[in-house]
Amino acid sequence: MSDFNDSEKPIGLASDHAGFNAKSYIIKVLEDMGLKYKDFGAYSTDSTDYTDYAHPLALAVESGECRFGIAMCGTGNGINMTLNKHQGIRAALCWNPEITFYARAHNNANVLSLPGRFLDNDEILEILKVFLNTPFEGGRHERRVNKIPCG
Ligand SMILES: O=C(CO)[C@H](O)[C@H](O)COP(=O)(O)O
Repeated sequence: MSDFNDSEKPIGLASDHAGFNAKSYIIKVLEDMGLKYKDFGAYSTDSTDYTDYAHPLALAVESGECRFGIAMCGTGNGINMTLNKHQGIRAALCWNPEITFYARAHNNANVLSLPGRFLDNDEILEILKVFLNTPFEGGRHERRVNKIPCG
């Protein structure tokens, strides 16, 4: 299982064509911050299917290969739905810093999902900074998070 704060491990990235530009911006930000990442695709704006990149990212976070993930498609919903089919994934669709804060503090989200077609770079940067810097509060939230997996 992944350790969110283990900076020796890469941050996993995934998008479809509609999230490619947002992912490219995030790669630049992570490089500027000196953070390791692994990009699971897509690698262009050519039309493709978010599922093909979401599943490899989810497996990498579940296995601990990546410490957490950042994923985006046009609305964020398709890639978020796909990621959350994996038992060890808590992917949170976030569109502003406040939602993002609670995704980490209350939900211990291990994937940040973004609506690439609905955020500009300044908004993405603010969301990313909150996601990176907000610890899980634990306590009552840990009890609830532990009850999320089914089957
Ligand atoms: O947001 C998405 C899924 O939730 C996809 O990015 C979106 O549906 C892609 O649309 P199109 O094929 O028309 O570019």
